[in-house]
Amino acid sequence: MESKYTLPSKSPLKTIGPNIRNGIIPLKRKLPGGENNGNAKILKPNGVAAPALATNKANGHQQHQPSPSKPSKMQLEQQRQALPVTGCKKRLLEEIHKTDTLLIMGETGSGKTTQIPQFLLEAGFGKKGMIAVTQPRRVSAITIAKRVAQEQQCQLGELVGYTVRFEDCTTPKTRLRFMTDGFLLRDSLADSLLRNYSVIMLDEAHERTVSTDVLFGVVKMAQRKRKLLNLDPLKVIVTSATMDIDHFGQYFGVKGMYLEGRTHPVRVMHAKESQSDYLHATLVTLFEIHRNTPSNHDVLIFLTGQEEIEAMAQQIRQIAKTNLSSIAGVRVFPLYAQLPQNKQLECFLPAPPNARKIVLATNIAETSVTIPGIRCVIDAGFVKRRIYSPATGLDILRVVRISQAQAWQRCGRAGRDAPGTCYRTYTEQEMKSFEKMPTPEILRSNLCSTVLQLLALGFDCKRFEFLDKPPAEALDAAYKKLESLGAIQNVAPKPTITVLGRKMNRFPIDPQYSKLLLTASQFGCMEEMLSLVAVLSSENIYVSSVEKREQAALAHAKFHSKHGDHLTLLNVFSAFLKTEKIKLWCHDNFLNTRNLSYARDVRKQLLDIAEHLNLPINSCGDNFDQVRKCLLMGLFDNIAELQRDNFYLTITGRQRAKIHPSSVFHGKYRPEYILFSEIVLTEKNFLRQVTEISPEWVAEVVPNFAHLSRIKVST
Ligand SMILES: Nc1ncnc2c1ncn2[C@@H]1O[C@H](COP(=O)(O)OP(=O)(O)OP(=O)(O)O)[C@@H](O)[C@H]1O
Repeated sequence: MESKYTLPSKSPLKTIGPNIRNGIIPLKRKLPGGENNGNAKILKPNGVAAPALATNKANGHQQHQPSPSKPSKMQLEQQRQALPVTGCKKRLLEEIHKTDTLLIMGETGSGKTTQIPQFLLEAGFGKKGMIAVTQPRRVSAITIAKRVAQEQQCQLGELVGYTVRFEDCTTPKTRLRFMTDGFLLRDSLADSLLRNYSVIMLDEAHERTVSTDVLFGVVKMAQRKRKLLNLDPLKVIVTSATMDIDHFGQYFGVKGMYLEGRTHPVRVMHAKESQSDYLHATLVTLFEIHRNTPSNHDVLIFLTGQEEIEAMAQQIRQIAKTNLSSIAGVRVFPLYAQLPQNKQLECFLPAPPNARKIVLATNIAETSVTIPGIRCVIDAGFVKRRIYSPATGLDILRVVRISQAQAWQRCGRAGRDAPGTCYRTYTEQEMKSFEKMPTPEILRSNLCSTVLQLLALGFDCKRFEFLDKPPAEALDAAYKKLESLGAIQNVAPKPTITVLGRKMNRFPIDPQYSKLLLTASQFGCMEEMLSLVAVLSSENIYVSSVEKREQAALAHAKFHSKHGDHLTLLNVFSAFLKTEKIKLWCHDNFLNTRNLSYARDVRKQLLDIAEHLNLPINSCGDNFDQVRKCLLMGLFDNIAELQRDNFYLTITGRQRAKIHPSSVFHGKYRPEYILFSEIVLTEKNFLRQVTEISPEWVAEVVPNFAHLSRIKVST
């Protein structure tokens, strides 16, 4: 049968932009043995092995298969030595000593994330403060910290640790701390000079998350101030395989460095013809791989979201069950943000012998992570992107084409521990039409948290030194929203943060939810609101079961509140907190133990902050109307009114939507007015987590909003 793939001829670096290598100091790899043989080259993804591979072959690494047991100290050391970055260690450290800011580009898998922090540690940079390494996502911060702790032969949390929101795995001994960019940003609120740190490495800079973009400005400012105050300098290292180095170079006023060399080659295959159904094309490709490659070549497939992933996982498992099928002997692992953390980490374990691991992931696995065993990547070329509309104040979720940079990042997930292949279910011609870089998040996000955090740091967002300035419309919308929450006073000559706003910033959650906590005691429902916000901050607490759908629905129905989803969540969580044998109880009730336990930990932390702020910790008992009224204090923009055609119309933004099928109201009762946690605008618009409210409450609780809104109040 003819393969529908053809080999491309493009180099990833050329696709990023013609000026990509302007002003870059190439760092040639020093091969073991001393002299630089000058052979190191950028891998061309046309199946030709990079010269660097020869070294790996010599070290026996090309043949390396992930061993099911833990790698030995010697194996780890050999792997470290074989990484291209290791050959540049001396030069790199010289540069770091010479300059305060360094931009480093290097191929995916060359060792930037795992090795550079260790070079710094070994060179003594951890003595005058911690070495911080930021990641755009929790899963990468955790898995990389684990790997580096293993390489350093230490317990995770001692010399090497990690901190992500609501989870701190560090001790006073920690010198190398991996963290999410969001955490470092919060940390800067406590100390804008970031004195706990001697070096900050902002990794995966191309991802351009809002937090990383804000951190660029924050670290620049901290560097300047530390210099003025004669404090120890703050070293800043920005790393990526696919960043726009000219743009970054201009912003930081430095030249970039390019680390040459790649560990293992990745062959890239494109679909010969355009595919009308990328899911079908992906499955067919998987079958081809399964038929034609050894079973220990694991496969990573990039899809767009939870539903798509679960549907395909189900499909593959079902096909695999039929003994006659050609796809027997596979283990399927989903990987997406809403999945509980322990489930996310399962795919990082080796597959059982003779079984092929198939990981179905969203873009969460696109950068930074190494999933051991992956030799093949199937890239469907799409991503689900959240886009904020300042005009409506709503987020829209859209499935869109990935950027070229993302395509190369995805490709880089193969060839981490052996040579690999990337199958693109789109044509080479189609790829040329993809945008070069994804639009930075800051240009398409709700900026409320950012504006508030920066104001707390003393910066007005409108004057802040951004790498790319966010749209004025989005900034205005954020200032307006924060003003309506009472977090800021937006008066000339510049906006100021209020006492309430400062308190809101103490909670590591969205301002509208911190407002709920700061006003709950006035409604006498602090205990309840702490629980509710904690559950809302954690991932899905319900377990859905395809085989036992009815049983699960019956179990969940026991907790239903006639008032809606928020109080139902509260019922579940309150029952959980009173339970002793939580595992058994969660199992019987189709609830997720891990996520509920996480919510319990979050609640503790929120309670700590609330006590610190001297907020009265009171309870409303059974008077749940107080909880519903209090919800209005933060979510007053999220009210919708029932229309004659059974759709709802949001009061702010005037969007038509239906109640999400997961709601307790779905298919049953339609209240006239509801308050929702979130509206998701896709092909179908859905309101998620809804609670019935009485229109009279709006005037009582948020009179300013009632005045502006069009809610009909019968008096
Ligand atoms: N958790 C892990 N398990 C096994 N091997 C790993 C792990 N993490 C890293 N490695 C090995 O170390 C190599 C370097 O990984 P590292 O994340 O440092 O590269 P990188 O240059 O930062 O890549 P990227 O730009 O894709 O983030 C990988 O190619 C892989 O061989």
